[in-house]
Amino acid sequence: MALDAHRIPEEPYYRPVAGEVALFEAAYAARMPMMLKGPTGCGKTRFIEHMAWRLGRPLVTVACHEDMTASDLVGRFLLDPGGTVWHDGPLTQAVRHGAICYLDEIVEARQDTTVVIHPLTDARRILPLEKRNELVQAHPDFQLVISYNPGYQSVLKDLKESTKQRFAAIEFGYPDAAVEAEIVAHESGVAAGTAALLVRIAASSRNLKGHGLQEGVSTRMLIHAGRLAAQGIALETACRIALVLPITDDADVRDAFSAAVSAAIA
Ligand SMILES: Nc1ncnc2c1ncn2[C@@H]1O[C@H](COP(=O)(O)OP(=O)(O)OP(=O)(O)O)[C@@H](O)[C@H]1O
Repeated sequence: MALDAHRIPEEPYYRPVAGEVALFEAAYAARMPMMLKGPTGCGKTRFIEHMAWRLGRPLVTVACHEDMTASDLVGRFLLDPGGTVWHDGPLTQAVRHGAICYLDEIVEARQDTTVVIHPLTDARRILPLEKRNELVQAHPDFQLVISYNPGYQSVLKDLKESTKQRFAAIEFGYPDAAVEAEIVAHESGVAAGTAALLVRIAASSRNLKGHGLQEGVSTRMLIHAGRLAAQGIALETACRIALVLPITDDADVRDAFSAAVSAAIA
């Protein structure tokens, strides 16, 4: 069956934070285009994997980047021994076969690429394949989902207003300390007490956001630190490798953050 490789066989672990599962189910029932907003590493990708599994839909994920063209999304003619043959791109496959299509970091794509999704996100639900002279009517189960990190936006790199306004949004952030510790413990294998300590360290880095740090330490980084600790690396070293060094190149900020880590662990 088409898109079998995109089916998610087992339940991806996802710890709901604030009713987002029910919200997304309602949005899917209405086939509403959705935007997942939030900082890096806070669970957006894991959430959509979980939801695709829960809804029994294949998931087609595209990591957007600035060299991406509309053809990378919709498809192109390629030369093969029999002549030129059309190959559907990932978006077209999802539209034809009723998958959830997740465009990760859509803001990275050029605006002229982004507009190909417009006719899919209004009542028409069609995808024009201009080069092939075909209008693809979306499968009834198709849904478009994009992710968007508002922290990175600049005047030059932002979604067009006409794109933004086609989506409803669910906001993601760092969960409450107890919930985040539960996630870190589950994903890294450290004990509950260590996970709670890592989350306290993250809180101190999140206070440095805007004072030298562009973003605070993400849940993903805490899981990295936890995994090193679970392998027997001393917690302070694990934090240095997984949290302090990757997040900043500024020596002063690094020292301040290292001091906060040492104080928390002492
Ligand atoms: N609520 C949650 N339930 C389960 N795991 C979570 C949750 N939040 C974060 N995680 C963990 O954090 C990791 C990073 O999350 P994820 O990859 O989904 O981030 P993201 O928001 O998609 O980041 P990016 O914007 O950089 O792609 C996941 O692999 C998962 O282990």
